[in-house]
Amino acid sequence: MTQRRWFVTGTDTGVGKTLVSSAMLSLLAASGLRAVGMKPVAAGLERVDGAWQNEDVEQLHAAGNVDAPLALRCPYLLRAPMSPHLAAREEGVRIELPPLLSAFTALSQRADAVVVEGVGGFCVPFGDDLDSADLAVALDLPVILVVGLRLGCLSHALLTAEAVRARGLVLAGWVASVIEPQMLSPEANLQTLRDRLGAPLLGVVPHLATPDAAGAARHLDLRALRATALALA
Ligand SMILES: Nc1ncnc2c1ncn2[C@@H]1O[C@H](COP(=O)(O)OP(=O)(O)OP(=O)(O)O)[C@@H](O)[C@H]1O
Ligand SMILES: C[C@H](N)[C@H](N)CCCCCC(=O)O
Ligand SMILES: [Mg+2]
Repeated sequence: MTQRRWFVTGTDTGVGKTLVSSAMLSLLAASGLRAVGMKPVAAGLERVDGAWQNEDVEQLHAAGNVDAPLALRCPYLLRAPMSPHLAAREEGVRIELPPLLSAFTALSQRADAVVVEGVGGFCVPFGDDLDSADLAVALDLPVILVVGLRLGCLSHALLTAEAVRARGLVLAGWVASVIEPQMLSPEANLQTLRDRLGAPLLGVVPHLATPDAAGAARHLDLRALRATALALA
């Protein structure tokens, strides 16, 4: 069976991981697959209609088509919008791998495709001896890198690719999201990344006036992911 499971990381926080993960989910769902998003660790709760919610968790849920319990889609839902190790410490919570892995396994059993959105950049700390990269390794998933196009993203993108590969993971593809439309020479920056990242470019999401999953999905082509999905099958 084809393994359609990916770990989506980014060059930083706020670069478009949720937008791209949601776009992927909407494409996967539109192709007839049962697609579900997972946000293993979310930091930042807001009160919406009297209930506490995390925006990423809600967006991923809306973009997929599997109605799994929240505890599987987001095993660690933390209040403060800060690094997870600090938000967890504030609440006396210890983030551990076993609950994350069992939630992923349970979600996988309910879906044909699982898109796991990381937190912030690739090496965000979860606790004294655990970080987001450890989770990607433990899940053993091909990684998709979202590059938020702005000055500074080249080094962040190349360092992330190096860190992914240093851990023995496959960089299955990357997506550029135009988060700063005033950036100088965007095309030359994109070409630099094309030349150096050594992984397929799955799409360039332009700066969208109303960023949403469907709008971003129009700029993605997931066909290049089939190679890794089949290789890992
Ligand atoms: N191409 C784009 N056009 C317009 N807005 C964008 C684009 N990409 C991202 N954004 C906006 O930038 C903000 C951050 O994007 P997003 O929430 O997807 O980032 P993230 O990497 O998931 O952040 P976090 O680390 O908090 O999970 C959002 O308001 C999103 O709508
Ligand atoms: C709150 C924010 N939106 C993310 N959920 C958490 C980002 C953590 C970044 C930590 C860091 O690298 O400094
Ligand atoms: Mg996000």
